[in-house]
Amino acid sequence: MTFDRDSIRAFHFAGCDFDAASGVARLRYAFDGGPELVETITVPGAPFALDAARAQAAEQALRVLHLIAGVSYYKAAVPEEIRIDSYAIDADTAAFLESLYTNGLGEFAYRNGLNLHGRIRFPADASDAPAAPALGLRRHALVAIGGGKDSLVSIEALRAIGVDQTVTWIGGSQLIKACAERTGLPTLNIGRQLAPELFEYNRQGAWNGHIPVTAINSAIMAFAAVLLGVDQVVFSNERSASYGSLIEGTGEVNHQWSKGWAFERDFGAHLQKHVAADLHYYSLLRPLSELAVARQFAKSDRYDAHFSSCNRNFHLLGERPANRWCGVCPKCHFVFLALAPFMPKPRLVSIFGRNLLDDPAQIPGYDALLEFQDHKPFECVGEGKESRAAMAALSERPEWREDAVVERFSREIRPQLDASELEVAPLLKIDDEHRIPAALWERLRARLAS
Ligand SMILES: CC(=O)N[C@H]1[C@@H](OP(=O)(O)OP(=O)(O)OC[C@H]2O[C@@H](n3ccc(=O)[nH]c3=O)[C@H](O)[C@@H]2O)O[C@H](CO)[C@@H](O)[C@@H]1O[C@H](C)C(=O)N[C@@H](C)C(=O)N[C@@H](CCC(=O)O)C(=O)O
Ligand SMILES: Nc1ncnc2c1ncn2[C@@H]1O[C@H](COP(=O)(O)OP(=O)(O)OP(=O)(O)O)[C@@H](O)[C@H]1O
Repeated sequence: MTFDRDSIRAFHFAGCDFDAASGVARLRYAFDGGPELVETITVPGAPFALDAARAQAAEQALRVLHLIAGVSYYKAAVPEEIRIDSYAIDADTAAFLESLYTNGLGEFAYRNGLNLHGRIRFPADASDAPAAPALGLRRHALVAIGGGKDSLVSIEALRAIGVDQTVTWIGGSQLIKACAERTGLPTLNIGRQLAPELFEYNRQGAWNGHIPVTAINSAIMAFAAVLLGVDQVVFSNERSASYGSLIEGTGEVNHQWSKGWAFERDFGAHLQKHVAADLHYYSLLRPLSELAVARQFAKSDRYDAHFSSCNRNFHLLGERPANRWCGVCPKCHFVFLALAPFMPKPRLVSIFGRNLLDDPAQIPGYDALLEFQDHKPFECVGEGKESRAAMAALSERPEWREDAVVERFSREIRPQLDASELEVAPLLKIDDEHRIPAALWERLRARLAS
């Protein structure tokens, strides 16, 4: 079938089903009357024996996943109409999805010159759903691991306060597997196969661009939590993720919107209302800035030879960097800079295999992070004020201040900045806006503040 994005009128949520005997969920979508696009999710641990209440909650969680994962396919044509063929949703669910699709596709829309505001409408044909009951879920955390520093900080914090956890990841990344194994904790690897037709549609000119992948991973893990009967889904999205890039003439566009607080708050509440009252979705790092997370990570060298925050490791198709850090992307730039104030220099250079701050070719990349004559890159990097404070701290350290990027910062950029805004300490403050269960928070707070 040829794919002509401009002639497509409607996107269909065709249906979803789950086979408890094999652990395979199928999420089905279609454009107009075209062939079905089927994404599959495979949860290990089958067969699943679910009582009536848990089976009902699993069906609800599956629908939430179906509705959220549809964003990968919807974006290919962005048609005017959205149809849900095999079940109905209420107004509350429709509003949640409209916000997720509009904001989560913000970077996609900006880069493609599309205006999605007011365009994405989910049909709300059901009356308000009654509140979901508590299922008596067992106290246990499924903790998402992404191979980078953030989730490893969460895993070690939960370990330190004695919370039972299963380190969980989606997809076939060998790098994530190695980090998960390095934790020495129980692991769970959930399979995910996108509908193969999507890649063919991309070749034929489908709209393409960034999607809110953390929302999809969150929904997959919430579904798995219900199947496994556990009460916590833990992510590691820091406070800084709530702030996007400020684009002149456009306003704020947040690459990592689904890592931000607005998504966490709305998704967590949605699960408790529509799936199970005792299912807790939270980000353990929400009270922390990127610099505070980096400071925590630097305390142990357990993962130095295994982790990477460089997204080039995680392509479904194509090449990966040879030594885990490409060294030229915004995430490599930022993570090197964020760790530098908290780690001995030889350790950091050995992790990356080079000193990114002593390479003049990296100056434009660092200018973007500093929001100097450029906007913050579309990547999961800290706020401009964090990069400026980290660079200012390094400019005062004998071991760093003569390195090319740092020296140029001291000479050209620092004199234009307000010195009172270059302190690292205020950026390490712990916030109170989070969804961490109260029973854990006091112990966690003490650990994260130390
Ligand atoms: C690895 C990566 O950064 N990929 C982004 C890249 O995609 P690319 O085409 O270069 O390669 P693939 O990832 O192999 O994807 C192939 C196509 O499939 C589409 N797709 C993929 C996953 C999915 O869930 N739905 C999909 O539709 C994708 O659009 C490709 O056409 O560029 C894309 C366009 O900008 C990005 O969308 C790809 O990002 C991935 C979805 C991804 O997993 N990225 C994470 C590494 C990532 O960015 N994580 C952020 C969290 C941001 C958030 O939650 O919004 C972070 O922590 O940095
Ligand atoms: N493949 C995956 N499966 C499950 N969770 C994932 C996956 N990739 C990322 N995540 C989770 O999504 C959230 C955002 O990812 P992010 O890349 O910011 O975290 P990270 O990999 O732990 O750290 P870093 O910011 O250093 O890359 C984290 O909670 C991470 O654990």
